[in-house]
Amino acid sequence: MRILVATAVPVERDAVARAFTGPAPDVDVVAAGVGPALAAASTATALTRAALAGAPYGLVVSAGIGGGFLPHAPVGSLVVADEITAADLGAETADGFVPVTELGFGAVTHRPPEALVRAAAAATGARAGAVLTVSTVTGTAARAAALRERHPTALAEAMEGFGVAEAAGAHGVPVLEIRAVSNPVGPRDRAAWRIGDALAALTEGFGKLTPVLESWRHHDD
Ligand SMILES: O=C(O)c1cccc(C(=O)CC[C@H]2O[C@@H](n3cnc4c(=O)[nH]cnc43)[C@H](O)[C@@H]2O)c1
Repeated sequence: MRILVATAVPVERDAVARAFTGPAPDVDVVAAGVGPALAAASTATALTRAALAGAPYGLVVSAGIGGGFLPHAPVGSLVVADEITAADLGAETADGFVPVTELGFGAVTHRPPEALVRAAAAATGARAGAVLTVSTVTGTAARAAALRERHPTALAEAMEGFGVAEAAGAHGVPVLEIRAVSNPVGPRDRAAWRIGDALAALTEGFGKLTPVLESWRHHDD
């Protein structure tokens, strides 16, 4: 089974690719762009190309760095999504945020296969929980608290997972999301982002994930 790993930027792509040194599963790692729209377009293009070439992907993984909700997901830790949720896809009303699903449209959540999430978490030491997809990086304590209140199981936020998952869903391919925490979700302090530590955690995590991806080939969960 072929696997597509979609990161946002080239440094994340290279951090993932560094994990596949020895005999690796049949994995392509691409930098699909920042934000849900470009991530969805790039992922859908890669999936379509592979299908037309007669070598379709059987799993898509959204991967990269992300913000972690403290104290549950500290900087340097790994999070695997048991739920990939678009946290700002909806309407602001006088009574608060309303997701598009309550307006009668589309979807706001994709759920990766449970057995794969369990296996990935066990192999890598990642915590499993919701990973939120946002178009705007959270920059205040109030916004972080509002997100956690709306999504009590949220461990992390990033900007691509839902877009990647929408593309995978359109192709009938399962999706997984793994994030290495580079910064806390909360008041903006860009200088404090530990991007190097998070990229190292991403490489280590994918090294431990390789046997899980290998065995997932034979799985039909
Ligand atoms: O400095 C900024 O304000 C800023 C605004 C937009 C994007 C960035 C990035 O560096 C994006 C890189 C990549 O990192 C993921 N990421 C990392 N931490 C977070 C976060 O706390 N909230 C959301 N996304 C985060 C994201 O997936 C981006 O692709 C910087």
